[in-house]
Amino acid sequence: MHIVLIGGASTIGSTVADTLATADPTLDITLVDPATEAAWAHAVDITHAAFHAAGAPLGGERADSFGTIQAADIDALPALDPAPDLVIVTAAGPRPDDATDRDARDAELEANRAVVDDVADRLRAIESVPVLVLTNPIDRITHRLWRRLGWPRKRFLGYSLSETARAAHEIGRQTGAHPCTVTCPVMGEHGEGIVPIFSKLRIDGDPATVTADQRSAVREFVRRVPFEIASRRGANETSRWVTSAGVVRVVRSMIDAGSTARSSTGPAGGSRTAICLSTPLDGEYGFDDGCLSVPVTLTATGVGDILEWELTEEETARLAAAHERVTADLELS
Ligand SMILES: NC(=O)C1=CN([C@@H]2O[C@H](COP(=O)(O)OP(=O)(O)OC[C@H]3O[C@@H](n4cnc5c(N)ncnc54)[C@H](O)[C@@H]3O)[C@@H](O)[C@H]2O)C=CC1
Ligand SMILES: O=C([O-])CC(=O)C(=O)O
Repeated sequence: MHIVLIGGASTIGSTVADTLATADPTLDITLVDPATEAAWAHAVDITHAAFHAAGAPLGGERADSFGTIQAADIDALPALDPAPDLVIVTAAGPRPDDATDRDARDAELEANRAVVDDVADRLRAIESVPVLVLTNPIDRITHRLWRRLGWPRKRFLGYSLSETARAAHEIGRQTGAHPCTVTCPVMGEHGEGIVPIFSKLRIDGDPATVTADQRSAVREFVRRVPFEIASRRGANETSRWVTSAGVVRVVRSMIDAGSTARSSTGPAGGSRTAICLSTPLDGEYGFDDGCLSVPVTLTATGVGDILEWELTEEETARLAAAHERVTADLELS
């Protein structure tokens, strides 16, 4: 699989590239960024990291399957060989001064509209591929990129999976369960309008309930913690570890779905395990426009199915409020 990171010299882009290369040394990874010197430096550094991650030196037979990590000029996109199988967008404008405030993602919108329009102009030069958007605010930026490019909507995914780990952390703290045993999917906006789906809460595989106060505390924690991390570590250091680990999970699901579809015994529709990512909606959950995180199955080419879970009245109302937030002035975003 060849993954191209647009904005690959960014803090988050370079971290994602390193985590991907370490997790799967067979990947080809290309960093594209106007900061060409930094992109080159990250590519060479990650190439050396991949040597250790692979346990090199290796026998020639295994080494032949290894991918390459390189930097490329944005003008070289159409000529990349092999052609990209997945584009990850981490390009962003300079961070606003209040980048550690809770509305920091919204504050990025104005600058990142222009950035994403430029990215769309560049991507038009290649065939349509799945696009995973990390640039904030992801719901609006994914929507804008989709509209600008006009590729099939199921190619577009906005990354919001960190919320699931954050919700599990706080539920674990409240209940005494280990966070790794907690399943609580998070739909809605990647921001204030998150909608943890407590009706699907499972601890160690069993249905579990938490009180209204606990639910409220979980929502607050998930909203607050990324900004607490940024304020303690510095505005240029957002949650890059959880993000890169979550991106690896998304990429693995796409690769697994691709290989299942190719095998003669597996289902053709890709992986049936749903994860919540932001994608353009066309009637799902009653919404005809905008992007929101909803449960999706993945295939090698993007979204397979958008699942329509039965939600409680409260979850439905919160999802409607999230939709209202991400579609306000949609023509401007
Ligand atoms: N969805 C998520 O969970 C997360 C999202 N983010 C978002 O990712 C974005 C990047 O964050 P950082 O890595 O901290 O930013 P950064 O400031 O380190 O890097 C931004 C990069 O974008 C590049 N860039 C600017 N204009 C470009 C263009 N037109 N085409 C290609 N590249 C361009 C810059 O040269 C720079 O390398 C932000 O919007 C941030 O909020 C960050 C962490 C998690
Ligand atoms: O808000 C940020 O800059 C980073 C982000 O989206 C996250 O970690 O969820």
